[in-house]
Amino acid sequence: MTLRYDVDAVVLDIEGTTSATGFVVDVLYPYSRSRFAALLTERADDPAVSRAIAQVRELTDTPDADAVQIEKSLNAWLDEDRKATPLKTLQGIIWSEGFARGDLVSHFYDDVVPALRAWHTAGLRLYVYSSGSVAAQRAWFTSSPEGDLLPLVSGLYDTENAGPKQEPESYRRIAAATGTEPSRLLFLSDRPGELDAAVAAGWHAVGVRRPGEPYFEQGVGDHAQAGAFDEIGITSSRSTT
Ligand SMILES: CSCCC(=O)C(=O)COP(=O)(O)O
Ligand SMILES: [Mg+2]
Repeated sequence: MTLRYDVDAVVLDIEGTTSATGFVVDVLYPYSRSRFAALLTERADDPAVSRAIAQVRELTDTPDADAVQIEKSLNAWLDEDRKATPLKTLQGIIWSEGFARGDLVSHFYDDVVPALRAWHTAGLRLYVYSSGSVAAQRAWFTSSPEGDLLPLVSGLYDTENAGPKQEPESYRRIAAATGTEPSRLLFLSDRPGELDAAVAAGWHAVGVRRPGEPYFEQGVGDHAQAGAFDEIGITSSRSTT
């Protein structure tokens, strides 16, 4: 069955929705884990690194934590897949450099890129809202197996510039930043708490349930659901293209 929406913009979650959690956990996480120590010791004066270090100290209530202790906290968050903002900032720095060097190529499920191209061609604006940092998102879309997909995307949002993904206020912030009425926005995500927050902000939302993903068994509650993007038909009756 195809779900049908008439909206102006689609906002995409990455992990579990456009892309496999397994790829993130098995490829990207080890890549960052093995590089935290060097980043924390050799580049602690970089403004983004030093801000993330301060945020780790605050979140762990350890104002004097040294690089070894900070690294331990980062690795513990990695082990539990906790989407802590400073972890995501530091991963974003490491990954974007890895993508730029050609060490990494991102992953998209087979149904995703054709759908993104079709929606873009139909005049829809596409945005990303992920716990992964904006730097990581940019690299992810730039270095895809199908080449540079970044031109398809009109804006990138993360927990720094929009706020936590399970809070309706974050979705209100994104709607305002994109200049789009909430009722003209469609959010695609694998996590029920994120879908709840988007709907509470007046958005449409579809739960993407892919076999093998962490939330597949649990389901997406009462939200509309799709197993792949080709089950979602989107038009934009207000589009001028
Ligand atoms: C390019 S972001 C890499 C994935 C990641 O680290 C992450 O936290 C994604 O979380 P999401 O909110 O997209 O489920
Ligand atoms: Mg997700």
